[in-house]
Amino acid sequence: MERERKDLQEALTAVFGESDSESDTETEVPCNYSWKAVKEIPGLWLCKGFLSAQQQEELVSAIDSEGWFIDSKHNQAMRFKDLPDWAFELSQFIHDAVSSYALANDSLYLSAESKISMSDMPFNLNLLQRVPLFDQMIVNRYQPGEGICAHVDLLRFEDGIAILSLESTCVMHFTQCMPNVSILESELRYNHQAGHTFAANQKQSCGQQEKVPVLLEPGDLVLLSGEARYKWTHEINRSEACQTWEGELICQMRRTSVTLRKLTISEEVHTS
Ligand SMILES: O=C(O)CCC(=O)C(=O)O
Ligand SMILES: [Fe+2]
Repeated sequence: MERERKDLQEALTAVFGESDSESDTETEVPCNYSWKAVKEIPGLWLCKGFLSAQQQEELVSAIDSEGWFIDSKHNQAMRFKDLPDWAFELSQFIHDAVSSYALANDSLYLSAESKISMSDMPFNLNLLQRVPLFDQMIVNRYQPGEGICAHVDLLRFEDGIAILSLESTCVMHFTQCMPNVSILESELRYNHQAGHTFAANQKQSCGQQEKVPVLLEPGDLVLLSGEARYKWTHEINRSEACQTWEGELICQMRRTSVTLRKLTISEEVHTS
């Protein structure tokens, strides 16, 4: 068993680097986050308190400084390849947080046959090794009442998606897709104040399925891979009735989210 443990440590170190090197300790920021796997949905991980209140404030000001949302008509910004510095740092921080989790829980990854099993990691080793981890970003800004319809992210993006939630608490619902029906992201935004409703095909394909609610507070990070990314839709329905948690209505504020993804190789060619 010791031998396998050593092999595993070497594999993790090869991917993540030395965790206790001097340079790491010098730059270390104290972290108060905690990782949680959403048990009903394989591949869905939540990192509670991923960003501190101060980090959230700095990130929202960096986003505001981009000037994307000065005109209130604009509620979404997309970037490909050259991400702003703050998004690059965010990617790095995600990578480091998953790596730390893996290193701290390495015994979990030894399966019965002493083979390295990565199913208990927020992202598996293949995802963590890819460079860059993310090269596409969407920032969404939602006013109270605005949300996003049930969808599976487009297949032009690889597995391994991160969503950071800022400014308002909300409930994101996940629904298992029916076999052979795909609901890919398209025209997704809906606005309860403006009376828009769900994407037409949503009811037909997911209406009968039970929804799994996940509470996202400001500073929380969601990671989707495998089944959670391909076989479950996610949505945020900000009609009042859908935004309750433990029987209480959630007070809706303006909400900003940052989604980070990686384009598939064929899409990289098209966008270059
Ligand atoms: O705003 C969110 O939290 C979700 C965004 C999302 O699902 C997407 O951009 O595909
Ligand atoms: Fe999405």
